[in-house]
Amino acid sequence: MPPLKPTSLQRISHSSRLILNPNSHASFSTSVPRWPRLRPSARPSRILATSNDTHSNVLYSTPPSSPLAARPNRLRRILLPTRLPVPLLRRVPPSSPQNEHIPEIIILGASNVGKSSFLNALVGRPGAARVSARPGKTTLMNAFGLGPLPSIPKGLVRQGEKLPRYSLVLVDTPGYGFKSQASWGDAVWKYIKARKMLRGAVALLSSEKRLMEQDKWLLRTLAEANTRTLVVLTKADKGGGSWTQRCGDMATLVREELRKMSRSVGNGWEEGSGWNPDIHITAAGMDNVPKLGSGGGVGGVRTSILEMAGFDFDLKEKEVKKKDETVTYGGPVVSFDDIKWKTG
Ligand SMILES: Nc1nc2c(ncn2[C@@H]2O[C@H](COP(=O)(O)OP(=O)(O)OP(=O)(O)O)[C@@H](O)[C@H]2O)c(=O)[nH]1
Ligand SMILES: [Mg+2]
Repeated sequence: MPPLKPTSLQRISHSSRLILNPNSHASFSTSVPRWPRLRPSARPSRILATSNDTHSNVLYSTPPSSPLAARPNRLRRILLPTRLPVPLLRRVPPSSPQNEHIPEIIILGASNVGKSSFLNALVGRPGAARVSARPGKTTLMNAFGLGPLPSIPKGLVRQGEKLPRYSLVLVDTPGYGFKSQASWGDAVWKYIKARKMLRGAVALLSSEKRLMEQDKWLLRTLAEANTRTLVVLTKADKGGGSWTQRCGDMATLVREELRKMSRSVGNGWEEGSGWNPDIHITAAGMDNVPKLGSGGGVGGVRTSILEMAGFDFDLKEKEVKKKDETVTYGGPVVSFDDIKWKTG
């Protein structure tokens, strides 16, 4: 990441509006995906996920029925970090505190790919972010604070500084493509470029579609910004045929793309350090996928996200046993309440 200016935290409420600049950043308004607009609600779908196909390095997370995954996460709607060098919001209090401590993870993807559903599954609150079958539902970046009160090493806290009440921030975003607006992309892009505490991006791709040019553009943008990236496929339950085959093929294709991008940007955004070679697969109907049995979860995805955010967690005693009859993910699972700040 380039050196970043400290930026303010600002509340983004549903009444807030991004300032729309029709002539926004050239890279958004021309060959680039438009970013979306939204309309409300449908019942949020569950995102499940799960299992670890060790051969293809495709991960599926653990079932929510796991006692670990079922642990309630603390979730708070929080002040949203979005004041950027160029003002993106109007009608927001200018005096909001800066975020200098809390890691932020941004969730990105095309409109309707399932970003808000994914966030809801991740935090275990179906209604946290609004979901709709109609593309363009989410029109603002919405941030959610998670986890316990952080114990920040003393030396890092300035005198009189207001301490955060959560350990991690997840940011839901409007999508690109159908029903999107270029200016939303502009806002998101500025966030990626400028946000001091951004620790990584989750790029959602729909497994029922081909890898779109716009998706490649997103991945390339993250590569060029040198933002750590975790790719997650959604909608594994849609699209027909064998979902393991279909998703596995797509994961392979995505990995090839990512490798190509690593080579072409040449800025250190490499497999492992820049992008996570594990590609997680999720599906809001995965409990109906026979091979996975009933239920599903996002334990594995959550663990990858927490790693990307830079948290320490000791999960040795929390390993979920791999069951023979399924391909359920057998790695560690962590609740957001387990996150601990690195002390070193
Ligand atoms: N079958 C299936 N449907 C899903 C899955 N994830 C989300 N959906 C559905 O896809 C639609 C869009 O979901 P959202 O979570 O609103 O998608 P989004 O990416 O936030 O959309 P925008 O905010 O419009 O960009 C909703 O009808 C969800 O129920 C999935 O994994 N499988
Ligand atoms: Mg949304």
